[in-house]
Amino acid sequence: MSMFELEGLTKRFGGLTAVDDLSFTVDRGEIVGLIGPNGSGKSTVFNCTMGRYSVTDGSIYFDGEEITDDDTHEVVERGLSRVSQESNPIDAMTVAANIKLFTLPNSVRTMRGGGDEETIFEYAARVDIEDKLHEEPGSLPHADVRRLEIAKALATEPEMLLLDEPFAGMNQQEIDELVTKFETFRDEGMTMIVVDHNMGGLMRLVDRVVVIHNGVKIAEGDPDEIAENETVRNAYLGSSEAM
Ligand SMILES: Nc1ncnc2c1ncn2[C@@H]1O[C@H](COP(=O)(O)OP(=O)(O)OP(=O)(O)O)[C@@H](O)[C@H]1O
Repeated sequence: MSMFELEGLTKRFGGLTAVDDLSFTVDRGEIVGLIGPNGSGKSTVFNCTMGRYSVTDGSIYFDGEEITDDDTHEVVERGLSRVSQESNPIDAMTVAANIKLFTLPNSVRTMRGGGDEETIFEYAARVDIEDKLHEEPGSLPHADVRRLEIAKALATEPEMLLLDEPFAGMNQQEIDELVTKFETFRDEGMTMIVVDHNMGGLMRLVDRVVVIHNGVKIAEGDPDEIAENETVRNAYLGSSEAM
């Protein structure tokens, strides 16, 4: 049985169909890349999954149960967490306090309630910001703010992570380090969907790629197959973005 499944997911905004009858599955422990040119519907898939957008048609399943149109907190409590494209830490609070906030509402999974110092240290250490716990996010470099967003997601104790453009704004060394982190997460049993515009950071990381264009799935396969796929190449050429 798949860990995650979209079955005919459709999302319309008025006359615009942002996601059109999209189906794919993700197995437990798999890393799937969801790619497509600008505006192809990638973030909308995540927003529907996390209960931020209501679904127009179709179904979403996680761990064998339907989660279509569940509230965000219900989805998180089931073990799904998302790292958004935008970072939104609370600048007036320390890194530790920002992480701690995310251990509170979903602590039913851990029964720890509130996350003690040691627990918060562990979440931070998983993305190498354990020495920044007493700093405020505004004083951190971009890559550390992004790492904080991942630590916040980890603090909800997810079984599956949705990562929206995790490599954006990072230099090559930072991307390489993050790829290694995600590989460690996978070795520990985490399932992931990673969204990106291009194949760059994803190529080495993902087991499988789903490509969408104008909300429609145009290809699915391993990274090598996708890199060679004519339809995918044409979709990117048409959007003037590099693959
Ligand atoms: N809340 C919304 N209201 C109206 N239209 C929206 C909304 N959210 C997304 N859209 C539209 O849906 C389409 C898909 O957008 P989406 O952000 O999902 O694409 P994307 O693949 O994530 O793009 P990008 O790579 O630029 O982040 C776009 O045409 C976008 O303008």
